[in-house]
Amino acid sequence: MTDANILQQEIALEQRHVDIVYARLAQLRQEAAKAEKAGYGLARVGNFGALVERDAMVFHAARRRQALDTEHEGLVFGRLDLKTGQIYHVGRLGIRGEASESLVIDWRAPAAAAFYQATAKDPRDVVRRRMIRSTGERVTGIEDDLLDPEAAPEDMHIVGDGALLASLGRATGTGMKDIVATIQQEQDEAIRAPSSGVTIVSGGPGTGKTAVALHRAAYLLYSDRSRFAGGGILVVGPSGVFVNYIATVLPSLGEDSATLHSLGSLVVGINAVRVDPAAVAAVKGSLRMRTVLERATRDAVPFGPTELRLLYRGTLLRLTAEDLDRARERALPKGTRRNESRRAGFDNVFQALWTQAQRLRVPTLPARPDFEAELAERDDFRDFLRAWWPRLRPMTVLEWLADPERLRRYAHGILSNAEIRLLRDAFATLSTDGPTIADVALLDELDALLGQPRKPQQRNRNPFHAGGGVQEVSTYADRQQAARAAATERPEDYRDYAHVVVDEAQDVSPMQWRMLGRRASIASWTIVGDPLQAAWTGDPAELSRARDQALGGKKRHEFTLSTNYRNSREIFEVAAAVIRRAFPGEALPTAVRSTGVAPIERIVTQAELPGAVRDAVTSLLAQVEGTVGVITPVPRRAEMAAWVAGLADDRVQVVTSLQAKGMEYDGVVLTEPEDIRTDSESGVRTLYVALSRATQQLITLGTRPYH
Ligand SMILES: Nc1ncnc2c1ncn2[C@@H]1O[C@H](COP(=O)(O)OP(=O)(O)OP(=O)(O)O)[C@@H](O)[C@H]1O
Repeated sequence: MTDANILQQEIALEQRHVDIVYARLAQLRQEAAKAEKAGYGLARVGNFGALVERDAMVFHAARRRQALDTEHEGLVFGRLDLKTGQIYHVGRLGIRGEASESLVIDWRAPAAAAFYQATAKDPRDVVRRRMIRSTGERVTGIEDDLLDPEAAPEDMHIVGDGALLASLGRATGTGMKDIVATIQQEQDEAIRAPSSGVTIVSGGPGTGKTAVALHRAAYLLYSDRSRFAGGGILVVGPSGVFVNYIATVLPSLGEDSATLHSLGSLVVGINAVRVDPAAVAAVKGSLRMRTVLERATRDAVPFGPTELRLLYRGTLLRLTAEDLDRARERALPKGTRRNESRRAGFDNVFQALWTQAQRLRVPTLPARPDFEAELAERDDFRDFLRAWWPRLRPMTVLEWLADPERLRRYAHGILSNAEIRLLRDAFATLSTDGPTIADVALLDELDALLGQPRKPQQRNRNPFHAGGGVQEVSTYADRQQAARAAATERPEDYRDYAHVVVDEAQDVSPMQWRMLGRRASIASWTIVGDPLQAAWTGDPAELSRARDQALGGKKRHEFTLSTNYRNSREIFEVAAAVIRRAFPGEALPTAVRSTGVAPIERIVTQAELPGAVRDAVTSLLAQVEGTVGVITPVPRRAEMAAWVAGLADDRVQVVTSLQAKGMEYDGVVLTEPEDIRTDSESGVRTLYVALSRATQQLITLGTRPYH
């Protein structure tokens, strides 16, 4: 038999199994729909018990139907032939046949680990590992690894066509794709790392850190569902653009219970997208801001009353500005929170008035409780208290920093004059333009400093909330149901996550680590990042202190990824040269794929730039199948977006060099790279990020060279 014939024969063999799996899936779908209908039928019985039963049935059945209805591209993608003669098929979800036999095992099940971890050196009882490629329900390709030749039976065929490299060369859509079928050994180790403590994954551009972080979230949900779906998994990325890009990965793995946020949207009701210049972000992100903000929360409100005058039973009672300041300060000893100390502040005012009334011998002065009650009923007095000690919102207090005199007072002895000037200019537009991403951590800090008297909340447990230990298809719907049920129980400002995933962690500032830490007091962590891509220009010692504090003493597991799967070798060489020049001796990943297409660098005049950018985008759109990214210096995004307006809007995205973090495009047009490099101390690292976004083609266009 020729090799081609053998391949066709093996494809046909796998197709037969895949057909059985899809037939079983259809059957399960039908059963779920039937169960749902039967549940509705119970409503007619009419008694209370039946109604509860109906609710439970409909709830479970509807969830299960929904899960089974999800399109499963490449549902079965692997097969293991073991030394024992056993055969396992590996897929996106576990499915059992009618006799409870395993048709597919979930990629996260322990038995599937060998699919990713077995090597020729350590075959783990695997004789042959097979990767199965499909389009819809049709098997289109096979790639085998013979791991243990001595154990292979005579009639075992080994076929292959480079499935991993084929999958890497594919066109990129607008959202990130999952990598379940091709997870590599070093990635798998990080994905399956112990669920407790802190898992730290580092590696250069394109090494799969984001992919690993998301697959790890899916793995944790599988391995301990009650803990992680119940408590919740929070995934945090640097920007809204990035969060949109990764949002499809977990649902494609059948998981939709994780909460995704950008650093600008972690505080309820806020979705900040504005970015501060690096020097401003370094001040706003510094731990020194805690003292500045703390002082603000203890200050008198702007335009508040500066004295209190009350005519009481014919006597004028009067508290001066100093009396009022003293009453406020006494109510706020260190560690107390402004919004929670209102009562203490009011008591101090009553006390000062009472002492004065006694001293002035107010005629017919009643006992103290009646004196207080009488005052408390007076509108003018109540208006005074409300104006003097209003309930403060974080945004209100942050806006106080836009007043140069207040800012100078709060920052005195803490920030340098130059830093104060930077903040003054940055906060001047706060009330008109809204907060920047860095401001969100300040708002969260203020929220903690101000405190919020909350009504005790009753946890409303869902009676259908499933427990843990979920396995395979009969419970696939249950795990979605469990996750959704848990998510609906959470209040809007939920903070007790069971696991927090931080992507692009190198860009998290000290104040942002505090914000994350507040949401993770009982959580385990997965932290992925690359120090060589960091935008942070502030104090590195402060940064590691804040990070250590957020992570607490939890045990750390560290992993390093070393292969760049994104860039062609030709593109990564260009990016690597830039970073090597600035940081010689740093370890960089190895790009595995060569396209033979060298990146293009063009220098043009100012006048030619708009036309050149448009031409470059047009040419890339014709050459690559997927997306084209235009990466611009931060201040020039809007201007350059106008240059390419109308060109294939569904395939072209214009982002700043900072928004490009974590992103990936088939073709990239990078504009004015030298402006990006010289923008700040971290400019060269940001340029490294921008140069390493393309999978296939890169064009740099500028009015001056960037070398
Ligand atoms: N094992 C793999 N199989 C197939 N594709 C992979 C694999 N690992 C990574 N990739 C692909 O490589 C690309 C880069 O992955 P990812 O974005 O996770 O890298 P990263 O380390 O987070 O990069 P960066 O630091 O540059 O943001 C993605 O398209 C991802 O799907």
